[in-house]
Parts: sequence; C-alpha cells; structure tokens
Amino acid sequence: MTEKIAVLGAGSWGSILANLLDENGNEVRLWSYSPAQVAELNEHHTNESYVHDFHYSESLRAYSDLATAIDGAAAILFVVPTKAIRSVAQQVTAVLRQTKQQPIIIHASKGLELGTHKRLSQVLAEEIPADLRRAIVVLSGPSHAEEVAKRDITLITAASADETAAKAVQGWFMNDYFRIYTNDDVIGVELGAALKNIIALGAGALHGLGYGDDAKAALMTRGLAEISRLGVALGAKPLTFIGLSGVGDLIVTATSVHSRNWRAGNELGAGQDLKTVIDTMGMVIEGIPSTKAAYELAQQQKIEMPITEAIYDVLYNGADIKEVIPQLMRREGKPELQ
Ligand SMILES: NC(=O)C1=CN([C@@H]2O[C@H](COP(=O)(O)OP(=O)(O)OC[C@H]3O[C@@H](n4cnc5c(N)ncnc54)[C@H](O)[C@@H]3O)[C@@H](O)[C@H]2O)C=CC1
Ligand SMILES: O=C(CO)COP(=O)(O)O
Repeated sequence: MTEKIAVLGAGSWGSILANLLDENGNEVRLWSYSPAQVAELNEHHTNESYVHDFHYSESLRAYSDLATAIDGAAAILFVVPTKAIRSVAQQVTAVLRQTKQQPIIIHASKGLELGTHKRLSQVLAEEIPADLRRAIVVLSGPSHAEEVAKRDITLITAASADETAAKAVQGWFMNDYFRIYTNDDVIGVELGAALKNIIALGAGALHGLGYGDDAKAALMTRGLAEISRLGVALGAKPLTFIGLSGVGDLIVTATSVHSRNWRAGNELGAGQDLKTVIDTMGMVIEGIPSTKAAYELAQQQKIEMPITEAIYDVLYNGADIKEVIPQLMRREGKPELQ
C-alpha cells in the first residue's frame, strides 16, 4: 500500500529516501529549511551540494513551509541531524495541534542528544505528545545515500515497539534494491547507529595514520565489544549488535569512503586539524558529538569504553592522535570475553 509521507530534512539521506519513497509510488513531500535548496529541487530536480550528479524524480516536490509538507501525511520521516531533531519536532507538534493528524513518526537519524544523552526516539516521544501520533519507528542500518541513489542493494532495519507500524514502514520502503527487516529492539538499534560512528572515526584515523587491515579488524571488533557493553547496560538486546543496525552498520561506516565519519577520522589521522575537517566536510559528522555523549554515558554507567575514551581525548582534550594508539596497546592484558 502506498501513502502520503512527509520527509523532513533534504540532506543526502533525507532527499534520497524521499526519492525512493516516491519511486515506490508514495505521495512524498520533502521539507527543507533552506529555500534555495527547495528551489533547486523543484526547478532542476537536483541537490548538488549533497548528492552529486543525481536527477531526482520529477514527481517529488520540495517545500519550505512545514505545515504544507506535513498536511494530511500518514507518516512523517525525520532525517535532520541529531542536533536539530528536538527543534524540528517542536515545530511539527505546533502544526499537529492544529490539524489533529495522528501520523506514524519515523526517524532515520543517527546520534544521541548532547546534554541529555537521550536516544532520538525518546526526544521525539517527549516533544510529540502521544495523542498527536501513532507509533514511533526507527530506520537504521548499513546504508549510504550515494549507493541507494545508484539503486545498489541495501538492507536496513525498521525498529518499533509497535509491530504493525514497523510492518507498514517496511511496506512503504521495500523494493527490488531496498530491503527492510523489522525489529522490536528500539534501544539496541538506536544505540548501534549512534555508537558505530565513533568507531568509524577511529577506523578512518587508523587509515590516515598508516595502520593496516589487522589494526582495522581489531578496532572494529573491540569497538563492537564496547558498543554492546554500553548498549546492554542501557537495556538493548545483545543479539541486535550482530544484526544490520549493529555489526552491519559498523562494517559499512568503518570501511566506506562514502562515510563522513570515516573520512573525518582519516583526515585527522593524516594530520589535519579538527576545525578544518568540520568546516570542509559540508555535511554532518555525527560521530563527533556522539563521542561526547557516549563518553559521558559510559562514565555515568561505569562502563569501560577504552576506544571511545581515546577518541574523546583526541576530539575534546587535544590529545595527540599518534600517541593514543600506543597508549591503548599498553593497557593491561585482559580476557577477551568479560
Ligand atoms: N548520508 C547517509 O548516507 C546517511 C545518513 N544518516 C543519518 O541521517 C541524518 C542526516 O544525515 P544527512 O542527510 O547525511 O546529512 P546532511 O549533512 O547531508 O544534510 C543535513 C540536512 O539537514 C538540514 N538541517 C541542518 N540543520 C537543520 C535544522 N536546524 N533544521 C532543519 N534542517 C536542518 C540541512 O540543511 C541539510 O539539508 C544523520 O543523523 C545521519 O547520521 C543515516 C544513514 C545514511
Ligand atoms: O550511517 C551511515 C551509513 O550507514 C552514514 O555514515 P556517515 O554519516 O559516516 O556517512
């Protein structure tokens, strides 16, 4: 079944998911807070600053007015950076109070809110009252906009406590190149998504510093161990971390040149300073704020996360990136499974 769906955020991921939903026959309204971007999408069917050389479906319409974009929508998909989720949700709620719609709320963003350390579905649940929505569904997994744009094969997860809503989302998104699995572990799926970006920064840094494949495999494996440790302490199911939104997303983000997190780490490892890396990326690098949120959460929960701590020291305490790796190696010997 197709539906009327609003997509909020016209960066690389939001615009490509909107295009896919349109291609699947849904009536899609793509909202951006940038009038210039809306004009480019509607007049030229391009979004050059985010996805190069891609021609969007001519039936996909972009809007700068949020109320028009979400009017009558059966679902609202949030794909803005983590730092904008709460403010955009507040704007959505103001509209829903007038229209009395009860859409399914979906998000495909990956991060933890700075300060509160909340998962994004928690932020959405706080800001959009239960009587103004149906379920909340999280979309997450190994997926780069650049590859979905080429209709390459991509498999991700739709996680929700409401199985009917997760299945509805599965139906709207699935096609011959995009496959969705449902999952009821919202905590595990959201934590896997946010925390893998930290390890991807580390994997990029190892590459930039000249380390090889053994080091990369070690970082990803021990990274997954610490992601799972924190995740399980916060209520996630351990098996979720060996699924698409766990190890799957860790593999793609820690190895792909499309990953902004990997690229940022690579540039830091090669000697670039953090400010230049952020200023020149032009797109969101979620792993940077997520490192701070995860570090603080780990301290609160008394969970050992040595890789996250090392990356935190580089990003927030000015530690020398060349020094932190030997320091990690000199930690006392430990059993692999604890
Ligand atoms: N790019 C990708 O392939 C994937 C991205 N994601 C996640 O999706 C989320 C969005 O990422 P991208 O689309 O890649 O980011 P992006 O950097 O390409 O675009 C972000 C978009 O959000 C808009 N934006 C920024 N601040 C805003 C605000 N305060 N209010 C409203 N709009 C605002 C920007 O104008 C831009 O259009 C992130 O959490 C990312 O981790 C998840 C899977 C894949
Ligand atoms: O989440 C992603 C891949 O699944 C996107 O990763 P980056 O934000 O590092 O590009």
